[in-house]
Amino acid sequence: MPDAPAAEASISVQDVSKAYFVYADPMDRLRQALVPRLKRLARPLARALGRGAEDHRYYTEFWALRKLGFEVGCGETIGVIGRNGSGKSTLLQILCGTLTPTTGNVTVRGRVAALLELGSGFNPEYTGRENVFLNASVLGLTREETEARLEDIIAFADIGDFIDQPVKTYSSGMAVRLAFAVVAHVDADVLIVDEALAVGDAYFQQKCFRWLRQFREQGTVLFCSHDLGTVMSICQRAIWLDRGHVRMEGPAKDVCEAYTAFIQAQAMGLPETVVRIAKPRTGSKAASEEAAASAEAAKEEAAPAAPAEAAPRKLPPPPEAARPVIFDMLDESSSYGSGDAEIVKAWMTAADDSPLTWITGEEDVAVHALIRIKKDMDSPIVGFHVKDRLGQPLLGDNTFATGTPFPAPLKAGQDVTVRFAFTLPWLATGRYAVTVAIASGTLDNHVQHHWLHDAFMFDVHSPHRNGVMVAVPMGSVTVERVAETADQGG
Ligand SMILES: Nc1ncnc2c1ncn2[C@@H]1O[C@H](COP(=O)(O)OP(=O)(O)OP(=O)(O)O)[C@@H](O)[C@H]1O
Repeated sequence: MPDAPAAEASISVQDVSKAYFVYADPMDRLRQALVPRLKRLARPLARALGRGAEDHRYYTEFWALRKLGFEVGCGETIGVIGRNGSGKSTLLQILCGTLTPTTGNVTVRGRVAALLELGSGFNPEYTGRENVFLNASVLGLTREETEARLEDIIAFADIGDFIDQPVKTYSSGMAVRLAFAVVAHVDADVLIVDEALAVGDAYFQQKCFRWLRQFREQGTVLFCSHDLGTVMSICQRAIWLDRGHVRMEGPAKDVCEAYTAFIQAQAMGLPETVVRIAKPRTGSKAASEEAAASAEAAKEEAAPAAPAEAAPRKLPPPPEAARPVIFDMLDESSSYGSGDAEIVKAWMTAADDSPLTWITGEEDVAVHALIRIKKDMDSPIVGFHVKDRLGQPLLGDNTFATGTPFPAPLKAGQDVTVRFAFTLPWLATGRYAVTVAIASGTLDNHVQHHWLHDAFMFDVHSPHRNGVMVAVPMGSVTVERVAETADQGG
């Protein structure tokens, strides 16, 4: 999984800035359109009278993007995240050519298809079928090419008879279905997706994501979303836009974690100085190489086994005493919080607190955290998450949800240990990271004191080759022949 763009960029954004003109009064727009022209006409007269015709602007400039620069390699999937108003849509529209940058250059190689807003590009008065032709021609398809694909497009959209109704009668979900169906059939090289997919129903979303995952194998995708889980799961890299600037660019997981930390700290009213944004993981080359190797191994091992080859379950090799299965990441991990408590250390052991030497899933384990209280505290909550290599939380719990009392009162200077004992599910082979956090308050309303991303990691070597993230013990599996009925035989 490349962290840097490939040699030939599919999208190149150089020093791009965009200013919108903001008019305080609607009449100012008219004044701005007319007055400078009139002044230009009157300039010879003004010169003859020895007067200067000074320019007056009836607008103020609002810079939505400032000196943006990044590249996206061919075949790369990049996420764009950021708060409302950070400039994401402006950037996407510039990439699609529907907006021109005020300064700077943008190059996009190949055929670009975009899913920006709901049904964007559709004429509401035309039927869905007419809009398919309209949209496909804008995306570079001839009428014959569109005709050849029409049935597939209509089948993909799956909106029934609405295809011959005007688009203005569509629900937002229907419009997005049709827009996606067209985009999926125009042989695009670059796909630009704004939040649009969030609109469809769950079934259609699954269909779109299946298609998107396939598209990524040969095309370039720029995916803009507030759904960080999806960004982490489909994007290799991400860009965090903040007030028109690139605030951070890097592996999707690191950028999303830093952004989450920032958003949560803001919600808690913490000054930015308290938020320690994720450090670049340059110091942990060995660990990241190992993680990459482990991820590759996971991919191979997680491939669904063909039913015919359903091999007997093999037990994993015996533990090698010298080989670590738990990796302390404390020096590497990023964190944020008020600082009123500190997670000094977090680790995992077998249920009897002995070291774990080999993990397959289904063993009884304990996650421990040693916490230093730095300020007297009411209602502390300690919790943990086990996350997969894409940063998606798979399991976890906290002391609030489990109703676990703390020794009271909790005073500054005290240390406490928290221990969560549970049975690990059967996880797919790969490396998992554990986040630990201490807050105080309730689940709905709390102050985060220390959120420690990836406090430690552990490797799982699963004996199960069923291609799923979490396996469960099967109660039973049965196969039965069903009696043939008369009309099935011949
Ligand atoms: N036509 C416009 N005229 C003036 N200001 C605009 C215009 N379009 C956008 N803006 C401003 O530019 C900034 C960036 O807007 P943009 O829509 O690109 O942000 P965004 O990150 O896509 O937001 P969201 O997540 O809410 O869609 C915002 O402050 C917005 O108010």
